[in-house]
Order: sequence, then structure tokens, then C-alpha cells
Amino acid sequence: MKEFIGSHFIYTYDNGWEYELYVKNENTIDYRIHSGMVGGRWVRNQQVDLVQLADDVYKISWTEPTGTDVCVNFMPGQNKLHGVIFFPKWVHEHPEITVCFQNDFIHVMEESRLKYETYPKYVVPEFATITFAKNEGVNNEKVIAVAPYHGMTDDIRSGKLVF
Ligand SMILES: C=Cc1ccc(O)c(OC)c1
Repeated sequence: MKEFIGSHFIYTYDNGWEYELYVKNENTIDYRIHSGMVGGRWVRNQQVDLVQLADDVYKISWTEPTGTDVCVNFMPGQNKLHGVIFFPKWVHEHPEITVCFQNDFIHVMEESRLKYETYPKYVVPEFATITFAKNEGVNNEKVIAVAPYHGMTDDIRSGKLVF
């Protein structure tokens, strides 16, 4: 577990969606979504449950202010993971409402989840391939500090962007 905390990953789900996640500490992640249904969304200081299930298997689970629930199982040694995202109906129908720096729009997420419909949920279970992995240390506030931009993940992978 000690070696997993601080991990910074970029990965592409088999449906093409590209995500970036930083394991900031034992109960906190930061992330950016680079493409897919809610590409452009980014979040800091999401509280999560993090456990090690087996050698090279780590599970991160959380529920978001939007009402979206997520569970991701990382197998870093195999450059693979499996994620399941459980979107409320309203996020599937109005994804653009959630595309923002969520920390500045928590009230909008809370208003929207009351205003719009939750059910039936839209469940997205996908494997992904990890395309970048680096330990950036614990509580590094520089890793996820600006909005995603086109080409950012290439800049990180090539070493043009370092934290
Ligand atoms: C809905 C957020 C969400 C879903 C799947 C992920 O792999 C993720 O990592 C940052 C975030």
C-alpha cells in the first residue's frame, strides 16, 4: 500500500475514454478527465475508500456530489485496471453540467441532483490500459492543479510537463 499512495496514472478505457488520477493520500484522490462523455471535468480532494485486495490489486471506491458512484480496481504491475461508473440518469442526459472544475461548483451539482432524475442509472463497466504511471509523492498539490487541455496527456507522457 505504501508504494501505491502517491501514484499518478493516465489510462484509456476500452471505450476510448481517457482519465488521469492521482492517489494523493490514503483517503484522497485528484483527477482530470481528458476525453469521453464528461471530458474536461476535473476534481481535487475527492474523499475515497482505498484498500489493497491482493498483491498488485488496489481498489478505490467513492461517491460524488453529482450522485455518481465509482469503483476502480488497479493492477499497476500489469498496466491494467477495471472501473465501474454508476451515473445518475441526469448526468447521462446533461453531462455538460458536470464538465467544470467541480470544487467551484459543488452547489450546482447538489442543485442538479435534486432537480433532475436519478433512475435508471447508467452503468459503465470497462477495462483500461495504463499509459503513464509515476509516483509523485504524498500530498503533491502540483499534480492536478490546472484544467485539462488538448495534448496534456502527451505532454505528461513525454516529460514536457513534470510535477
Ligand atoms: C466519474 C469519475 C471517474 C470515473 C472513473 C475513473 O477511472 C475516474 O478516475 C479518475 C474517475
